[in-house]
Amino acid sequence: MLYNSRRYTVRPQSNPFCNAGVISFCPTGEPDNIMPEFNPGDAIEIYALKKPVWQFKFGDVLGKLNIMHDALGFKNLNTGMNYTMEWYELFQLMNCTFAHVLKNESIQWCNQGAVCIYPGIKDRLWSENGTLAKIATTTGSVFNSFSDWVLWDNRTGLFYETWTVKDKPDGNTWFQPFDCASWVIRALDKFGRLGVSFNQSVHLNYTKINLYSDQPEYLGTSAEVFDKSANKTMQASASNIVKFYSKFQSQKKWEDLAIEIIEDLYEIFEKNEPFYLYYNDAYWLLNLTSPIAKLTYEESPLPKPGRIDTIAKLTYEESPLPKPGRRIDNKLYFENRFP
Ligand SMILES: CCCCCCCCCCCCCC(=O)OC[C@@H](O)COP(=O)(O)OC[C@@H](O)CO
Repeated sequence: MLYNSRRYTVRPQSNPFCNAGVISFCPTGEPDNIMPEFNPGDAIEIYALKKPVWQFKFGDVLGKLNIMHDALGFKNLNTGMNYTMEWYELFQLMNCTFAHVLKNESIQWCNQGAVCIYPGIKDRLWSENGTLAKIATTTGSVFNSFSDWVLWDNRTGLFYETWTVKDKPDGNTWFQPFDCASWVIRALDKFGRLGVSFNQSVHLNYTKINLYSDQPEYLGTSAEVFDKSANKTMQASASNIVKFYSKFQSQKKWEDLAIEIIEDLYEIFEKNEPFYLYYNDAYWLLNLTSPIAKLTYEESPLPKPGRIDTIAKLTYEESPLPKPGRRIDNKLYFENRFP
């Protein structure tokens, strides 16, 4: 059984407890990201952008491990306007990967992700340690249809999922990630369905952090698991989940924490303890199997021509959007933060 990140109808307000710490989300996007609308006849170049995760802090260190962040760039050849679009965590990667265990032994997740759009493409930022590659040219009309999809995707795909979970290397996937890379892959798939032809000589690889597990055991939704009046079995699961995430609460610097995380993951495996995965607001028990975890950096080919969307083919995911105007409003993410 393959599990994908669920679609929602309303983005919940982020809890004021949650804090990006390092840098705030989408710092260079305007408070209300303006989703550009191009003239239908404009020529638009599409660029694949990659750079090491946390390059701003560690330069190319994570790039050497192929831990890469992905985005898309757009150049309007008629107006000269350029834009960058990237999807990532509202409160950084660790907050999306491990829950906070609060003083009252409750669990707090800060795991929303969202799209950030801002004018300009910082060529050097992407090209110095990563990729800035033109992959297609399209029209303003196709771009405008794509940006409708971006608005829909941003309203429904809300939670960042760090882990890919498989039964074995190159085996079946239990849980798909929902991260910067999967946003780019979804976005390029959408462009393909809108009829965009890609330069197939460009080969793009994407980072995944894989866990390997036997058949996952479903424990219940977070509400069911942490229901104070739940049965003894459920209460035991809640207690085990709190104990599990307590291992990952260190406030150490990232470089020390990463080592601690890897040590903790190996300890979990050596003691044959379960890994408690949080996915689609539910908990799953994973019995990790060798090789436990593995970083992969594999190609996802650019869409091939021919898979064009027609009304008949639209899936539930692509139901026609309401026309709420063309603004992505960051305030939606941080209701409590902006007046
Ligand atoms: C964390 C637990 C296990 C450690 C293993 C680490 C591997 C993680 C692999 C996931 C790849 C993450 C790709 C992604 O979604 O990146 C998004 C974001 O983290 C990138 O942040 P950034 O600060 O480098 O870039 C954002 C910047 O471009 C904003 O303008």
